[in-house]
Amino acid sequence: MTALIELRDVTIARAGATVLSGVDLTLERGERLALIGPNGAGKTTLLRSIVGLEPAGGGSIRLFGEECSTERQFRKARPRIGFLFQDSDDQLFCPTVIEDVAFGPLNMGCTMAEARERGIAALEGLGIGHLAERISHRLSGGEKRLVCLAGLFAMQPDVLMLDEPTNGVDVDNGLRLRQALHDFPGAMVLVSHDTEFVDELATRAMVVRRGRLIAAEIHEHAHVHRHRHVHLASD
Ligand SMILES: Nc1ncnc2c1ncn2[C@@H]1O[C@H](COP(=O)(O)OP(=O)(O)OP(=O)(O)O)[C@@H](O)[C@H]1O
Repeated sequence: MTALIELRDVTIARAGATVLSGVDLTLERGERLALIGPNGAGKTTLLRSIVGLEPAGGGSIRLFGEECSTERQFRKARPRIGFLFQDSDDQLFCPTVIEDVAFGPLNMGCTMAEARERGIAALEGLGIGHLAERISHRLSGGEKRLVCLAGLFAMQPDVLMLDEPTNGVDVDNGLRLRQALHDFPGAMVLVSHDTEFVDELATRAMVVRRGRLIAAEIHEHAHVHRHRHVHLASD
């Protein structure tokens, strides 16, 4: 079956410096791939390159089976990929929450009524329906995070790419966020320093370290209670 995302021998530079090289990455249907690694390792940069926001210096990027190297090719694939930016303020740009979450569906050709309906359903699914008429830029950090995520759900993408989704989210909202991600039927690439969250959600993990992307293993241990850990292959 065709992979949703396939990178082969990709090199990525930022401000003239090579951040990552020799990147091979495949995301198949149903996978929830975690990218972990220290600050500044290049996780965000890699996500941005996958959707063409940061140009790859070499190698091949295929999205949904199509080779992507030009902006036109990436633009065709982007509506199928919901990208949660690390900074919510980069994502919210409409005056009100409902306008923000309806923007994606509207842009994809839904009528205003359909777009609002999808937006409301996404907000309610995350337990934040009450925020619909609020002014986006006056929300708290955690509320903004959830509104951004609702905007992605409203687009019903095939793939979610989430950069630190739990950042600033409190326990109760975090539980709803986790449940919503568990229930999401598509695939996802997940960047997070929240190890508990990664252990719970990811089906596979890779580590970005010293300019390379390497496979990690997720082990399941049976102690007094059952839980899973991400380990580097070399651990
Ligand atoms: N806009 C930019 N211009 C130039 N260099 C940048 C820019 N953004 C990030 N970088 C550099 O690219 C490298 C990778 O940064 P990136 O944000 O991808 O790391 P990260 O693994 O996501 O880190 P974190 O865990 O802190 O979010 C870092 O050295 C960073 O300083």
